[in-house]
Amino acid sequence: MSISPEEWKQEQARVDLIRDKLTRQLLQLEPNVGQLKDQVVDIRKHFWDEVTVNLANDDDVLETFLSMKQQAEILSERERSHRHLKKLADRMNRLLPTPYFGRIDFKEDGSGGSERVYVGVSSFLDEDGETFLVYDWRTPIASLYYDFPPGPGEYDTPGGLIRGDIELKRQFIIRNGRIEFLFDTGMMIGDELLQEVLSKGAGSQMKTIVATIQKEQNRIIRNDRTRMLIVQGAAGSGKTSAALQRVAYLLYKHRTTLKADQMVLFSPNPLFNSYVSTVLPELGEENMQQTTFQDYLHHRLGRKFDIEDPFEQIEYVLQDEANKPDYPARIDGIRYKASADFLRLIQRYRDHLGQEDMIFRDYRFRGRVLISHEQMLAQFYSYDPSIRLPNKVVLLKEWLLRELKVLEQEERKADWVREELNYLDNEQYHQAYSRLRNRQQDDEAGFDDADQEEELLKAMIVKEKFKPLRSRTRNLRFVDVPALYRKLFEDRGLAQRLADPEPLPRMWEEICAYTLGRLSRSELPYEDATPYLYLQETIEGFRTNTIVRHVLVDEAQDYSPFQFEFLKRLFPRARMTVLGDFNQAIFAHSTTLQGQTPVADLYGEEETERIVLHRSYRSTKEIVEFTRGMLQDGMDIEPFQREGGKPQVTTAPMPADLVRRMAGDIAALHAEGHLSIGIICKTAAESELAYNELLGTADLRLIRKDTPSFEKGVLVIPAYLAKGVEFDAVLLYDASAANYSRETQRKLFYTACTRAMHRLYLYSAGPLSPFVTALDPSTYELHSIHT
Ligand SMILES: Nc1ncnc2c1ncn2[C@@H]1O[C@H](COP(=O)(O)OP(=O)(O)OP(=O)(O)O)[C@@H](O)[C@H]1O
Repeated sequence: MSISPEEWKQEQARVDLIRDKLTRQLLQLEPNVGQLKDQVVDIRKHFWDEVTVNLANDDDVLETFLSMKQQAEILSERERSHRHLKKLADRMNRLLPTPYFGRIDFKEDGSGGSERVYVGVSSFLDEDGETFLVYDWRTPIASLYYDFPPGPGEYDTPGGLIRGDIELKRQFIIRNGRIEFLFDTGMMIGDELLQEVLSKGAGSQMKTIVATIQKEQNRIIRNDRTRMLIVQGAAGSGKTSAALQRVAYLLYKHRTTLKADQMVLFSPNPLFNSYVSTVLPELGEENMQQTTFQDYLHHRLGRKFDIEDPFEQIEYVLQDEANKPDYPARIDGIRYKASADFLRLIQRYRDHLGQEDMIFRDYRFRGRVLISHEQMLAQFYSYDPSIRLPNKVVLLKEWLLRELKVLEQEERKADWVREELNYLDNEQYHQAYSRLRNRQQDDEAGFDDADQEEELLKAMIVKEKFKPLRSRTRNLRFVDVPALYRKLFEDRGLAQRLADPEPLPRMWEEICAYTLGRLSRSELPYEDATPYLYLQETIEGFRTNTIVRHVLVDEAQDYSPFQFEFLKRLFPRARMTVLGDFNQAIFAHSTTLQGQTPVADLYGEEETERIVLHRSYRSTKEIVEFTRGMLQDGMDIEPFQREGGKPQVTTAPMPADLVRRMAGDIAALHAEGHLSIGIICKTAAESELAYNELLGTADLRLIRKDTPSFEKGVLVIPAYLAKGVEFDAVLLYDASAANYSRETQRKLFYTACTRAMHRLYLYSAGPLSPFVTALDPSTYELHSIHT
């Protein structure tokens, strides 16, 4: 709806007024921030000058303590005030160029007039400290802006539901204090603004979407009811964006109780971490913790095993299977080991181990068995059967420590100890002598120094030698977890009984051979790492983190039920937000987020809410129409009405012709202003090849799994590392049938193509992938180069 020049002028005048007020308040505030900072520095520097330290008697100690406490309180009060004012000033500085992006005029039922509510990234109050000149987008009233078109609307407050009428809904684009775009909208968030925002180029970092949050995304952001929120959303539907704004919302809503470091985001890879790391700071919030599941596995098992990472696994899965006799068994194994069936098998194994079959390691000392595994077994199974497995392990640990104490004392009499006495160095003698002196000071009676010294030295020698046994006991290393895990693959009868009533996978024999082979080389395949750790913790007791209150899992389709079960146990006090797209499940195991799944069962029906996003914002209409054709249920995906060229598919008999074509396309894209370009490949090897082929034609960067952050430019990248990110233009390096024809590769192909915002190019030397030839030919343009 058009806005009269007069109204535009009035709105600009208001922007100017708000900026004036911001500047004025900042002028008052900033010197105070500076002063407080100086005071904090000063107090820290002279902390001890103000404290009278006197420890002569109890009263003096108390006085010293009180004076220290007082000084510490002054310091922490100044630090708090400084932090508070600094945050306030930062917020105002952030508002200066763009004070707000939306306005609604809301007439509450039963009230006289309507209120103008201007919505921005944070609230700004007039000098009276009461009048809201700008409302933070996370305030209850601001939800009207996202949830309703003009007309009746309502919002939730702690005091109850407020109903009324939205008389006007206006949107702004304000840059450096100038209104560049202004319109009234009859819809939720007008498509004009979204068009404008989405037509921009992709950057090396994700952007905030607060000005254009869509209603269904707002449901994700503000959902605060259930323990578990599951979001299944099409590629580019804003899952990651919604998750990040959700973090900002929760930090605001629960600002007195929730801190950023109590929230953890599990990301698909470290690159993604850097891609999303600027969103929260842009919104004036601190970043939450970010990690990957692999990091956690590595942290827990990295010292014992050479753990395969998920990218090595996917490389294996994607490579040509012709020369790999293990291939079908491994794929079968990957699926099975990620399944709820295998989880149940391990849980039954835990119950079984409570009754029999535990495996302990002998304690050996100087070539002989000190405590045998049989003794441990007898002790272990002598405990009451009702005691839980990890508690029995703790009891056994305590028993072992007691046994070691007795054995250690006996050992002092052994001949080898006497012999060792001769080899002690001066330092050790000196130590024994001073200990003896100390003892004698405590004990008036006096000693025969020589005998005492010898006894003490012997005790020291044995104690030192028993040290590793004690530490092994404290770390529960007497439980042979690797052997227990191996046993599952060695004892066919046992596995069969534990799996019952579910069947073991068809290729169980081969899976066992493969797994045992890898374990014998101290290698832990990625598919075994979580089950192994789960078994270990189920025996030894689960580690828990009770500080974290919220866990977000992005690209959740790539997590197994096992991993979810694990996260639930690891963070017992946390709520969970799980975001994914089943159509982008690129790993051989995958989790569906639709229907009754192990993920949905994690916290039970009552505690779980599910939201499905159908609309895709990232790609142009043409690209969505092309890519959704690759999926069975693709027609559910709605493109956002943003136009661009149709995807371009080029075939040629010779790869060299395609490389020339690609170089030309990159140059043309640059000329059109598309600076972020992704050349997406299937594997790391293909990426290396593409990089070398195209070297010199553009400013290329090869992205590997250990590349720490994205940079602008032409990136050559394997599809599995491009997960979650986007480019102005995507060039699919090899879309041939030879490269993509297996059904298991469909989702990888789809994921690669859906990374494109504005332009998509596919190249194929020889016949094209059936994923393209099966599409409606009107959804793309085909070019054939003939040489
Ligand atoms: N409401 C919105 N306003 C503006 N831009 C949006 C909105 N929602 C999504 N986008 C944009 O759409 C693109 C895709 O968003 P995002 O990466 O969050 O989607 P996703 O569902 O996580 O995608 P994928 O699963 O394909 O990785 C981003 O550029 C994001 O900024």
